[in-house]
Amino acid sequence: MTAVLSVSGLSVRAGDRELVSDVSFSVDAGERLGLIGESGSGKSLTALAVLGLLPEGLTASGSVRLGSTEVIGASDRALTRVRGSSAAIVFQEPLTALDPLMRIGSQVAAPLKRFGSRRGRPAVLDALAEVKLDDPERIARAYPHQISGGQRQRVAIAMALACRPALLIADEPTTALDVTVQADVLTLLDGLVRDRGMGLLFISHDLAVVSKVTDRVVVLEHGVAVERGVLTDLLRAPQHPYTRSLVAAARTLDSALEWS
Ligand SMILES: Nc1ncnc2c1ncn2[C@@H]1O[C@H](COP(=O)(O)OP(=O)(O)OP(=O)(O)O)[C@@H](O)[C@H]1O
Repeated sequence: MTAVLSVSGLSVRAGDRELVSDVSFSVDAGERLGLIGESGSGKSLTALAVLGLLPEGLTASGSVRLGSTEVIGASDRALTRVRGSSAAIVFQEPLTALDPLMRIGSQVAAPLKRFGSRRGRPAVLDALAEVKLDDPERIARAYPHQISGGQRQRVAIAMALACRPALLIADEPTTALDVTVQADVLTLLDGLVRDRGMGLLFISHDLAVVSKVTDRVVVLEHGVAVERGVLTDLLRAPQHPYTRSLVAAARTLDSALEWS
């Protein structure tokens, strides 16, 4: 199996502060890996480092390979080539991916065109239908503020998929949505990843959410990967105290919900 993403000894620093320390993991084609940890544990910085998108003032060391490209130290030109086709990202807040002043249809058309589709409007409608948006015609004509949060996240997913990425990175993609919409978006992601044989790096602070879409997880605490393994093993017998506290918290919530 070929790895679509291979991260080895990744560290991220802000001056002499180490925010991510010596993290390693890989994702094969068709595989789903969860990156879990509480707020501030370094999940988003890891995702940004994978795409060569760290903000000014932060530096990465170690190795990040997207397909056959080494991301750390790569030129902007090389990074532009791999972003989109080797890996695409969906963020927590879909509005970050959308221009408020442009109709949805034109926004979805842009990446489709950049990645070679010559089919114009029918391709846009197909892309919107593929993320199970009802009435793609209406959505294509709408501006971002005229559709719901769940619909916007589906549009952001359609845009990420337009480039046919080998790896999809989903950074807390359902955290901003309410619970029923969350479940629908997770089901959608699950199906799309399976149908396309993509790799998925799914980032969340929520073990219950991660357990719905991934098979393996890496647990991050203060920028350090403290535990990793098959999700079912980790839920049954967490080894690290931090993982134990995550599992216990998820179980408490679960039983409270069942009880109510
Ligand atoms: N641009 C920056 N400069 C300095 N420190 C930063 C910067 N961005 C993030 N950090 C710090 O790095 C650490 C990891 O941040 P990161 O955003 O990766 O956490 P996270 O696990 O994704 O959290 P959340 O779930 O809240 O998004 C935090 O302590 C954060 O304050």
